[in-house]
Amino acid sequence: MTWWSTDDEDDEPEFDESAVRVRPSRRGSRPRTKQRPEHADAVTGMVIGVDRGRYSVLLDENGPDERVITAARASELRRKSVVTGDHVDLVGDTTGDPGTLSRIVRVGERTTLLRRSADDTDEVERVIVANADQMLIVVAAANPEPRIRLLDRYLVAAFDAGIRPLLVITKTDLADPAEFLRNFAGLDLTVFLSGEHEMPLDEIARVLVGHRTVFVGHSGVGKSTLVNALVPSAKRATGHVNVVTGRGRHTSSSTVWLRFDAADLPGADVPGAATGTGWVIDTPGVRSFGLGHVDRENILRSFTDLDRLAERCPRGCTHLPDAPDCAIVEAVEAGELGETGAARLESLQRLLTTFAGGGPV
Ligand SMILES: Nc1nc2c(ncn2[C@@H]2O[C@H](COP(=O)(O)OP(=O)(O)OP(=O)(O)O)[C@@H](O)[C@H]2O)c(=O)[nH]1
Ligand SMILES: [Zn+2]
Repeated sequence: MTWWSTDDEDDEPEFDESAVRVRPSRRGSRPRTKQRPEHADAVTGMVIGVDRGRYSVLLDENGPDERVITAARASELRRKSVVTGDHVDLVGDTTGDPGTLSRIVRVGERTTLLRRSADDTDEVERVIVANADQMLIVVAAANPEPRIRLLDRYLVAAFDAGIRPLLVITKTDLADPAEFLRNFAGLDLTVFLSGEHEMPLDEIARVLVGHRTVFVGHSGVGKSTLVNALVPSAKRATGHVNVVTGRGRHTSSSTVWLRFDAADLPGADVPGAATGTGWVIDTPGVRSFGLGHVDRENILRSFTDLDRLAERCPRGCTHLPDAPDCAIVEAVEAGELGETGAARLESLQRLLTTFAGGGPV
């Protein structure tokens, strides 16, 4: 089942070998002499765009020779996927001169991996972005109405990916989101309230600096309005190729990397205003967020305090209200987790029941 329209499926499914634990072959690895040279002269960059087998890679970020080059994947990578956000090693012509093509020979280990499946029963995953460390979820206070399950869905995707979620509630001029937000009181979630004439840009800037933040939100919630306010140059770049941001390119990638710079914001010259840069990763092509691939343990792990208690649970405990001798349920009932304990447990149980199917954690 999918939550909203699935009219976006323009991208190819990604089969990612790195997500699969492969047992070493009995016969051992091939002798080193048969392997290709180590490419000691390779340079490292970050993939910021993918378009039909061609990768836009940013080199020397913030350095004197910063440039975006075009690269192809070396055959030795076989079926290992390369996605935006990946740190890659390149050989060949890395000048970025027109007509040149470099070759990606290695993909660096990923710290996080944001994925989705076409729908909740589909275990084939598509990678949205690698190495993002924050997810900024945009939800409107009204028009469209906020939905608990929708926000749950984003939270689960973030927790599963190992990414810190942040929440911006837009259109607070139209409705008061307090009641909606009560459902998430137990979560460790930073919330920003934004209205038509009062966007908290400086506050949001502070959490963006030094991070790679992927923005997600249902159509019409005001995500573009927010992105354009935070990255004013993004607007100007539309319609022509802006090599640093990638915006304006025709690309089949679901993500657009925009460089955020607090200095571009109105009021940047006010003493004490936020300073620094980061990445805003917009997801215009992502309309559905299937969670068929989600690992229940990753959800529990995101609730650090509850996860710790789970060690005392009986084997195969579901941690749901009817679970016998669940250490988490008992601790919350005994008041050991303070006032927010019950709310946190409720959130955890809601996420586990809704998105992680049956079976023990
Ligand atoms: N009242 C009010 N309207 C807003 C606010 N933020 C955005 N809007 C309006 O909401 C509508 C949708 O905003 P967009 O920024 O286009 O929304 P989006 O999330 O990018 O939606 P898509 O472009 O469909 O992905 C526009 O008419 C905006 O002007 C807000 O804080 N208050
Ligand atoms: Zn338990």
